[in-house]
Amino acid sequence: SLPRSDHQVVAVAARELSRAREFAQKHGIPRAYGSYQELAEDPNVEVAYIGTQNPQHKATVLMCLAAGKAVLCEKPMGVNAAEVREMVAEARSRGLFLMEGLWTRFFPATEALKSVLAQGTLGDLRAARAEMGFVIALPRLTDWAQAGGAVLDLGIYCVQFISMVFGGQRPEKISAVARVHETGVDDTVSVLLQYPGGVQGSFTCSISSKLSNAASVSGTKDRAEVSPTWAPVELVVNNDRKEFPCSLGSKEIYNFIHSPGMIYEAMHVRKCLRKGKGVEDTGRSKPGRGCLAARHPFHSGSYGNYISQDVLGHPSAYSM
Ligand SMILES: NC(=O)C1=CN([C@@H]2O[C@H](COP(=O)(O)OP(=O)(O)OC[C@H]3O[C@@H](n4cnc5c(N)ncnc54)[C@H](OP(=O)(O)O)[C@@H]3O)[C@@H](O)[C@H]2O)C=CC1
Ligand SMILES: O=C1OC[C@@H](O)[C@@H](O)[C@@H]1O
Repeated sequence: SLPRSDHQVVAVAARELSRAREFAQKHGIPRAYGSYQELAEDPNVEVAYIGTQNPQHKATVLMCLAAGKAVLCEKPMGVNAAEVREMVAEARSRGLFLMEGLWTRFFPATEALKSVLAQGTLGDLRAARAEMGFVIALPRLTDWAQAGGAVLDLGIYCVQFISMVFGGQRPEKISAVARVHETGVDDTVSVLLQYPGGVQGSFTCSISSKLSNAASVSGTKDRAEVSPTWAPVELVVNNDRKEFPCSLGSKEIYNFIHSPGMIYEAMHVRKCLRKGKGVEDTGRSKPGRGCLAARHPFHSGSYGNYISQDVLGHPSAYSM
């Protein structure tokens, strides 16, 4: 979907060469590999996009960093804070770019919301609310061994929205309640986040029930809402509704809605690499090739532990 002068998919890898070849043929990709290692070692690959399942993210990210690649890893980048810290440390030590694929951040509707917030249209912010839930029949979601569960797969979109509208502040207190799936993963979770000055964030995520799938922020003057939470194509401020269509003329049939919106994060990665600067992680930017770990409280560990402690009654194997 993007100009070939800017982006080219030059290789694809799978654990089975036949599947990689089939995918490469279908999408006109020049090279197919039967292992991720071979792709990581391909000198024509500048950026590795990692779309394995959650438990394989870390190993594949480290493999590609070791091969000197910039890395865009699907969300959640790690299944807990320790994994994320290890990947960020590795990227920093090698001066390489690393980004978590929270594609939501780069949608035009999100950019429009950010300018509404910057202009102070809503007044002093008081509360943010996000919901993401649907009945999803994806085996990986109810499988503990695949780091399934609502919070890691869907809650991450809610947390990143709340963190974004509150400028990346860390909440002072978190509490959570949950319904636990028979497989032991979190099925439906509601979380309260208390920010300084009595400002509040709350979200509900569910892999077994349909929720509003909208995210909103309210202030002393007005309220703004984007939907759907994870791939926003609509922004409503007061009664003013703006659409940001994302079909982009693509004729592809995708597994997940608004998937053409993946181009926005790809464009962001290219922009960062061309600027050659480390993108703010803790609010500073550094000259030279740095790394971005799309940092938000979710991966700070304390919140994840709170949530998993509250939700599952014990620090789960994959508590964030
Ligand atoms: N940003 C977004 O909108 C979306 C993001 N995601 C994220 O993308 C990632 C992949 O999700 P999805 O594509 O639904 O997952 P799938 O269940 O389709 O698995 C993706 C790939 O993981 C690879 N894989 C590597 N090791 C294993 C293993 N041990 N068991 C099974 N598969 C393995 C397989 O590749 P192969 O066998 O070919 O090597 C498989 O094709 C997840 O992290 C998810 O959170 C998912 C959907 C939407
Ligand atoms: O990130 C994602 O997008 C929406 C849902 O389909 C979810 O399962 C997937 O991981």
